[in-house]
Amino acid sequence: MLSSIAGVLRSVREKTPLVQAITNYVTINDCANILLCFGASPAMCEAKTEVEDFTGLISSLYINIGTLTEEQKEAALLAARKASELNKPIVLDPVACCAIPRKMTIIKELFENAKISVIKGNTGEIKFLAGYAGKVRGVDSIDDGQGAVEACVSLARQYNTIVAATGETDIITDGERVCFIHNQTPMLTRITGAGCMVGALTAAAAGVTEDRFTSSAAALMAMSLAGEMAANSLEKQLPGTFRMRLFDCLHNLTEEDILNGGKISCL
Ligand SMILES: Nc1ncnc2c1ncn2[C@@H]1O[C@H](COP(=O)(O)OP(=O)(O)O)[C@@H](O)[C@H]1O
Ligand SMILES: Cc1ncsc1CCOP(=O)(O)O
Ligand SMILES: [Mg+2]
Repeated sequence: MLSSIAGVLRSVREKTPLVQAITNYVTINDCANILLCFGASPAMCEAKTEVEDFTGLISSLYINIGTLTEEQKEAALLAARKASELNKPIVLDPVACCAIPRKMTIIKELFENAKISVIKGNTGEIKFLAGYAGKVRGVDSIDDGQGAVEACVSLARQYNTIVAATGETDIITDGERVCFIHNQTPMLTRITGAGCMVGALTAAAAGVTEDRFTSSAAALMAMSLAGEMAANSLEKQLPGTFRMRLFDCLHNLTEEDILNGGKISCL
């Protein structure tokens, strides 16, 4: 599995996937920069009158509903329908779905109108979507992870999609296979946008291969491993410096780093 994950990193850098992101305004710039560091090309194209034309050009679509306005919602639906027609992968980040009821309405509309290739959320969000009692504080998960594997598998089967749940250990499943990424640093929880950035990377990786189980594992591992390397490089564990180092470490991440430092287990 590690060599396949390293292969995804290589493909991203060889193919430079064009990722269209309709994402929240809190972390939009971080998402653009992390995509560049991964080797992808970001485009935050979200105007209602532009999205359909642009979606024709992309490798993948990232929809993050963190601060979605009504106008952005319409744009997201147009882009998602177009991407589905063209068989381009869509990654959905269901930010705050358990804290704000309107988010569930949007998610249902997206599923009714488009084929979602990957749902990537924090463990609290994913458990909630699967009908389990996920524990969250606003956009953050405070879930203990109990029952998370069952929740991920059940959600993946329900929507015939890949599910990626982030937390201290990340879980990825296609409803049959399950793998766990064990690379981690608590510093990833001290900055906002770590989850949004992982979602953007998941879209980039989905744009270079049909194997969206492996591509999602690659995206989550790239983030967690770059996070580990960034934290290890710090004299003091300070979030501002960590954030900068995270970008640098992802930019410098090599296939060898994945082969030597990647920690993954599979059921
Ligand atoms: N308790 C934790 N310890 C270490 N790493 C974590 C922890 N929780 C999340 N992460 C990592 O932080 C990143 C963002 O995940 P998470 O915080 O769950 O998402 P979100 O920002 O959407 O709430 C992921 O790469 C995940 O592996
Ligand atoms: C703070 C905040 N509020 C609305 S979206 C957002 C960013 C959430 O980012 P992440 O899910 O990566 O923690
Ligand atoms: Mg999130």
